Order: sequence, then structure tokens, then C-alpha cells
Amino acid sequence: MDRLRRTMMFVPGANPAMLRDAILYGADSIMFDLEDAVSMKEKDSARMLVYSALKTFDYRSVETVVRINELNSGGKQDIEAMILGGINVIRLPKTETAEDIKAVDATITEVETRYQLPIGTTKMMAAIESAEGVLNAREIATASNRMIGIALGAEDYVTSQKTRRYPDGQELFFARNYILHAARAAGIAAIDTVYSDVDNEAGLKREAALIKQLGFDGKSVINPRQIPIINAIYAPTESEIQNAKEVLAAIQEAEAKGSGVIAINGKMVDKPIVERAYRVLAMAKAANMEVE
Ligand SMILES: CC(C)(COP(=O)(O)OP(=O)(O)OC[C@H]1O[C@@H](n2cnc3c(N)ncnc32)[C@H](O)[C@@H]1OP(=O)(O)O)[C@@H](O)C(=O)NCCC(=O)NCCSC(=O)C[C@@](O)(CC(=O)O)C(=O)O
Ligand SMILES: [Mg+2]
Repeated sequence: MDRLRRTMMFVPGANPAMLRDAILYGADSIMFDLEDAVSMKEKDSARMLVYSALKTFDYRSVETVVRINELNSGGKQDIEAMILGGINVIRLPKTETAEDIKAVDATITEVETRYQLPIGTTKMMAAIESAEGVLNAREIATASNRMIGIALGAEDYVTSQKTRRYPDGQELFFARNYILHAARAAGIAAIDTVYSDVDNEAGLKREAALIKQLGFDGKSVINPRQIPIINAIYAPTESEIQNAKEVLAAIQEAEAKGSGVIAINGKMVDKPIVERAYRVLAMAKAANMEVE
């Protein structure tokens, strides 16, 4: 199974205590922010703080991501410092075109070359936060071999669409589905947007259930309290686990008899259903659930 990205937690780059404690909360990816969570006057110090955090703290095997500034507004310096710190993934915000990705890719290549690092070590992802970005999602997703995922940034997106966020999320229906299709067609991760109302647990549960149903890998999060809520939604139910086990046992029996298809309780079981069963069991293991 691909790397789990149920939760990608934004950590404001100018907050030393949050940088230090970010590993404690169980996020699948830790995303240091040098962009909108950092005021203009703190940009340089935040860059230095995140660099020092990467060099000092042990983030173990948790994926480290950094959200950089625009290339000509400090983004080039962000990229160099983060690569030297050993970041795994550079996230470009407000991505509108494939050319935006290619420009960041070229800057990363230039830094990797200068410091004699293997070209391609640093991965990339893009946040899509406008109508133009959504319509170009397919080209953005495939603009570089470094790309591991694309994400929706809904707060900026709804503002550009002249609306706001509503509880049922109808205003995000097209963007979510288009981004998801672009990611799946490119074979990379699809990450849903933040849920900004941190004290509204019921609302987050509803939104996490919706994006899981659509097929997203997970969500960006802004607060540690959101992590267990999303993980619980993404954890398979006991009956899903039981069904997955039955599917795998049945298909093994069928294959032993030379057949690739079988019925369980009147429902056909073939290759895609077997693939889903494996995924359910992998998700259960990731959630530390009992799986024989
Ligand atoms: C929301 C709130 C103020 C709530 O504060 P509260 O005080 O109620 O938090 P509490 O729950 O009480 O905190 C309990 C303990 O956890 C610690 N703790 C909290 N948050 C932590 C964290 N993030 N990382 C590590 N540690 C954390 C805290 O320090 C405390 O530690 P301790 O004192 O030791 O107990 C706080 O969370 C926070 O600032 N969040 C980050 C906000 C942020 O990054 N925004 C920018 C990214 S979105 C964006 O830009 C939009 C976007 O671009 C998105 C897209 O593109 O996807 C688009 O367009 O949509
Ligand atoms: Mg944004």
C-alpha cells in the first residue's frame, strides 16, 4: 500500500514550541508552514526556525512537508534552507499552472545539484486554491516526476469563487472531484482541505466521512485534536474487516481451483474487490486494529 496520508498537520513555522511538539500527536505527515501562518516580518526567522527544527528534532519516519512562499517572495530561500534541513516534500501553495510546478522543480534541481544530492530526492506536492488551479489540476499533477500529491486549499478557493464554506460542502463539490480525478489519473495522493472550525467535532466528522467516501487519502489539519477524529473515520469497521478476510479466503480457494471469480453470499468477488480487501486490511493494521 502507498504511504498513509490520512492527516497532514500544518505547524506554523514561527512557533518554536509547536515545531518541537509536532511529533507527539500522531499525524501521518507534519507540514511546516512558511506561508500564510507566518507574518511578513517573521518570514526569515520562521525559515531559520524550521531549518533548525529539522536538524535538531527527531521526526522519526513521519513524512516532513514544508509549505513554501512564492518563488519570488522568499520561496527560493525557503527551498534551499529546507533541502539543507533534509525535508521530504515541498508543497507549493496557490498553484495555478504546470509552469508553476516546473519552476519549483527547476529550483529544487539546481539546489540538489549545487549540494551534490541525488537529483529527485526532494519530492513535491501542490495546493490548488483557485478556479484556474482546479481547471489545470491534471497538468499540475503530472508536471514533475517529484509530485507525490495534490491538495485542495478551500479557504482561498471559496474566496476566489465569491462564496464561503457551508456545512454541507456543496460549494467544493466540483473542485474536490476534479482534483481527486486528476490525482488518481496521475497515480498520486489526493489530500482534502483543512476544516477550520476546530471546536466543531461533529462538523469535522461529517466532512471526513464525505471525503473518505469520495476516495481522498486524507485531509490537511490545523490542530492536533483533529487527528484522532479523522483516523477513527478512516479506520475500517469490524464488519469491513470481516468481509475483507472472507473475500481473501474465498479468492484463494477459487484460485486454487483455477478460477479468478467467485460469489460470496450472492455477491461477485473478483480482482478489484480483492484489491479493496487488501486495502481494508492495510488500513486496519495502520489503525493498530486486530488483523490476523
Ligand atoms: C487553530 C489554532 C489557533 C487553535 O488553537 P488552540 O489554542 O485552540 O489549540 P489547542 O487545541 O488548545 O492546542 C492544544 C495544544 O496543541 C498545540 N497545537 C495546536 N495547534 C497546533 C499545530 N497546528 N501544530 C502543533 N501544535 C499545535 C498547542 O500549542 C497546545 O500545546 P500545549 O500548550 O503544549 O498544550 C491552532 O491550532 C493553530 O494555530 N493551528 C495552526 C493554524 C495554521 O497553521 N493555519 C495555516 C494553515 S491553513 C491555511 O492556510 C488555509 C489554506 O491555505 C489551507 C490549505 O491550503 O489546505 C486554505 O486556503 O484553505
Ligand atoms: Mg490557502
